[in-house]
Amino acid sequence: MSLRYLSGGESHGLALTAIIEGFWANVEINLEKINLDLKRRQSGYGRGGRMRIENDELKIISGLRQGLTLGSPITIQINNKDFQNWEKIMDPIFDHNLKENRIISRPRPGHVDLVGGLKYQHKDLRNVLERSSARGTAIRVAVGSICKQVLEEIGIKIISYVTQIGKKSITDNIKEDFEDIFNNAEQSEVRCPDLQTSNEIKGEIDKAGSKGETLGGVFEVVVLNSPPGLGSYVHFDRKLDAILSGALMSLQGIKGVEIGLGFEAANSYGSQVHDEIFYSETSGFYRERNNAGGIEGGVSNGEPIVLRCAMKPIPTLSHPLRSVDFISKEPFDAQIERSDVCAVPAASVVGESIIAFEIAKVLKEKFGGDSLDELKENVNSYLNYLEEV
Ligand SMILES: Cc1cc2nc3c(=O)[nH]c(=O)nc-3n(C[C@H](O)[C@H](O)[C@H](O)COP(=O)(O)O)c2cc1C
Ligand SMILES: C=C(O[C@@H]1CC(C(=O)O)=C[C@@H](OP(=O)(O)O)[C@H]1O)C(=O)O
Repeated sequence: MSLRYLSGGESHGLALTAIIEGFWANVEINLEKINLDLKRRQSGYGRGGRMRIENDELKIISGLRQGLTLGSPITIQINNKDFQNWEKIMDPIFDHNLKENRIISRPRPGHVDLVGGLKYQHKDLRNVLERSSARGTAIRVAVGSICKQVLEEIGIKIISYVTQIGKKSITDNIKEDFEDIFNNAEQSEVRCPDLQTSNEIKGEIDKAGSKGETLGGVFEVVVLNSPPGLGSYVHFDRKLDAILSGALMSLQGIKGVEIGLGFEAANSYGSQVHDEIFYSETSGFYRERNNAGGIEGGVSNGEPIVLRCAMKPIPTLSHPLRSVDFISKEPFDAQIERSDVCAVPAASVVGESIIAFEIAKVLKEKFGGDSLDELKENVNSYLNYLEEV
């Protein structure tokens, strides 16, 4: 059986939920680590007023007993604290005919308001905004964080870091710094995205915010110690590069994903791009560089998997762009909503969690197993085979 999950929940509704199915039994789940990831997603400079209301904590409803997974569906929930301010507006059953429940009808360019209203035949664009909101990324982080705990059992680690906010690069050697920090520091030290935000960058975000502007940026996700052989070249929908980049593109605001050298490969000679193959008794087959970003032909090759994401600027502007009223068709400025100015650090934490789920999924496809011990046995026997090749 494959690993899968479904999620539900509106931004200002009662809660976000997910059910994870096909997860291994007997994995010890550390709730504190999950809540730390949820906190990381909420932090990062440039977040708006909503983050001062929420204090995300995971509630586990099924699939665990006394700290261990049972192999049964894992049902999880994160309550929206803000729901108490929206209880009537978001009432699933009754229309309370409130004055403040005015219809949202001025679609924001860059958000899905307009096309969502057309597609689902909604008149009130709140019915689009509620589910399209990146609030839903909180539950994706919880799913990824659970997956990270099984990955760590077999030595796979996933890190993420911001490399650019707007036009400003963060540092040239941030990846090495983060690998180093990740390997040596306590989890809580590495995991605060604010570590990545210098005063110069904070100044850029403040400057944008004070002009009614928003900022995007770039972040990277790296999978360390992935075994070779995840994904496959035999069918298009099993290719690891397609699976991982597609999953990252599903994150709100992501407009480009590169793997390894990415777009730079297009303007270089082949000899500058492809990673030569070496062999030694101690290391087996190895490479001296990793321009491929750990994936060749849709299969992981054992090098770190390096993914880079470009996030567009947040679409809700306090100096709004021109739009058209959905009902009257009159020209108007777009809707102004409470909003983040920059959410790239938060997105990098979500990206890391998205990749954790996808790696756990392809791991299950290759190695199967109903319990953690069975998974470990299967992974070890494959690694032993590789040593003997
Ligand atoms: C963590 C995170 C927080 C976001 N916060 C906001 C926000 O406060 N306001 C907003 O308009 N868009 C926000 N966005 C972006 C929108 O959700 C996104 O741009 C929109 O759904 C359309 O993006 P798409 O074209 O990539 O689907 C956020 C995105 C992420 C990942
Ligand atoms: C709630 C979160 O992000 C939200 C994502 C978002 C959007 O349009 O995507 C809009 C804002 O929501 P609100 O209108 O309630 O302030 C953000 O705060 C979150 O990340 O937990």
